[in-house]
Amino acid sequence: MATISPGGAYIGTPTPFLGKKLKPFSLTQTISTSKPTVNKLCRAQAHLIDAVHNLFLGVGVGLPCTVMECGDMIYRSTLPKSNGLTITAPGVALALTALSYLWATPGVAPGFFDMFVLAFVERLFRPTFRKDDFVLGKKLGEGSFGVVYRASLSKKRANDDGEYVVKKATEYGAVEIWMNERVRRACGNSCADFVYGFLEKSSKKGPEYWLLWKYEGESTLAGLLQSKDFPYNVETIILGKVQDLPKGLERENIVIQTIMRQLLFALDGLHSTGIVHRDVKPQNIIFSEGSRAFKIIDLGAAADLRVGINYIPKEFLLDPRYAAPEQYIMSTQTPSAPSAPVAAALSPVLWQMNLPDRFDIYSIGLIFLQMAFPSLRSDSNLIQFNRQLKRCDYDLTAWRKLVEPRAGPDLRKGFELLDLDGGIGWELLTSMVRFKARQRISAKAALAHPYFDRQGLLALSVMQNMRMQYFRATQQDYSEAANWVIQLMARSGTEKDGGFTETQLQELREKEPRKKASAQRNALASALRLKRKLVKTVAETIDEIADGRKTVWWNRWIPREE
Ligand SMILES: Nc1ncnc2c1ncn2[C@@H]1O[C@H](COP(=O)(O)OP(=O)(O)OP(=O)(O)O)[C@@H](O)[C@H]1O
Repeated sequence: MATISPGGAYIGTPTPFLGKKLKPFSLTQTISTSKPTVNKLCRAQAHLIDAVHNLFLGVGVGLPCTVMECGDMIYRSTLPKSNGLTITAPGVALALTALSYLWATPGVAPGFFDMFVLAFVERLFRPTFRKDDFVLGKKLGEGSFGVVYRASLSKKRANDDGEYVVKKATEYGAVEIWMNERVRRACGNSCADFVYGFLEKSSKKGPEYWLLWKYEGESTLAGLLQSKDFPYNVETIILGKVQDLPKGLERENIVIQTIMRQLLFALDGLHSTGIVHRDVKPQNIIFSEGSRAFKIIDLGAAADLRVGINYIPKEFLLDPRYAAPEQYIMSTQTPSAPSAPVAAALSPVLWQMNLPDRFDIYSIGLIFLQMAFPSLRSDSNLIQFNRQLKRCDYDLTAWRKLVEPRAGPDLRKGFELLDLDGGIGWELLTSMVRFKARQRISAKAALAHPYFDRQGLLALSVMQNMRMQYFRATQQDYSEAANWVIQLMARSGTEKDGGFTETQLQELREKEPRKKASAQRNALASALRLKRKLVKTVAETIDEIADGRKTVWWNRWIPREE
């Protein structure tokens, strides 16, 4: 209970808080006591201060003297010694909430540890390289922003077989070095083994970024998919032996399952650390001969949503063959990433609001589709499929109804493969290839899908069946319910009373696919568009670097060759 002393001093006496009697305390505050109404006000104010004080004391948050129960300066020496931290239920709940926020994807706390501890330690111990350490060999690829070579060391080093890949990149190489270093620390097995990156200024063409990876092998998933022998050509390299099964759907299914599991595993690693690749396609998946697994390459278009690097909401980077219909990984209403510490603090909220990882999931779904349907492995057929799917409002079941009655042997084979084990493969596929990002499964949830239980649906245990039911329940379309809630909110929303107005809500609603496709684009036009977008996005990123807005967050980590 709080009282006002004749002199206007406010004295707080202990009040029970959650059944616990708290130690006495006092606060001195000058309050006029001349009028009764003012007295009432003062008492109310005193109650309020009392309650707030007790709340903070209860949850263990406050100034040292209140928390440590040390009383007035005058009487402090007479008080019993503090018995340490008081653990209360609200305190524990608050702490748990704070911890789960800090550890929620993309991980604010692990991010700080990574940036301020791991990155520094790594810099002390990692081997460094210079341009002269390498002899460049065969050209492996050339993209819009760099050339990739196979390379070997000019002088052998201990414990080094000397097989490398070097990418000489333009300005955007800085972003790619940042992403590769982040990945190496957070989920090294997801991507090709990154060794080192530096800025080389002595080149005649101007400054160039050199990126070094271990040479993983010569096969990309794109190359393997083009072989008539797929998936048997992958079977031996991935499983290490030929399966004791006759050639047929069941055997092919096992190989495809293994590839899918590896791809989802790699993607889950990236997403868990807040990186969205944005350019997942068979050309960017390499088979690592050393670890007998598929790994992701080419992080040049990736966005690090933990600190907002390479993330520009109104721009997108995409290969039209594999891109999700939303084109943007974040809502265009989301503001451009603020400074890195602020972006990091807000990242769990933005991640949950936008679920940007589902952009990559759509691309993986299309790769799954290509593995199952031989006829969709060529570029032209994939582009045609994309058009058909768009006409079906991105509903795979509707597409199936459209094409199955007049399907050729290749298409029928795909449906049969996905229908094995009670259609569990088809179910996984349809949970990845969906119009709305929010309804797509995450990489982690996909890995737990019964499709990956070796024996299939029929052999599922009771527990697994329950998990399956749970999975199906969580895959329901709840957008109608969400719309209903939005409607309710709309009714109460006016300019005067607050809440959301109709116009504001309109922006919140997800846009449905347009029924009619716009003018049909051919593959060349799409490729040109992609290139233009890439150039524009990189230009914007470079502008940001030039502005000095983001330089600190990646450029300063990159060693320079003077
Ligand atoms: N670690 C690696 N090990 C073996 N080969 C690699 C490795 N990294 C890249 N490659 C090869 O180099 C090619 C080009 O690599 P990457 O996609 O990263 O470059 P890029 O400049 O972005 O090219 P593009 O724009 O054509 O994708 C790949 O298709 C792959 O064949």
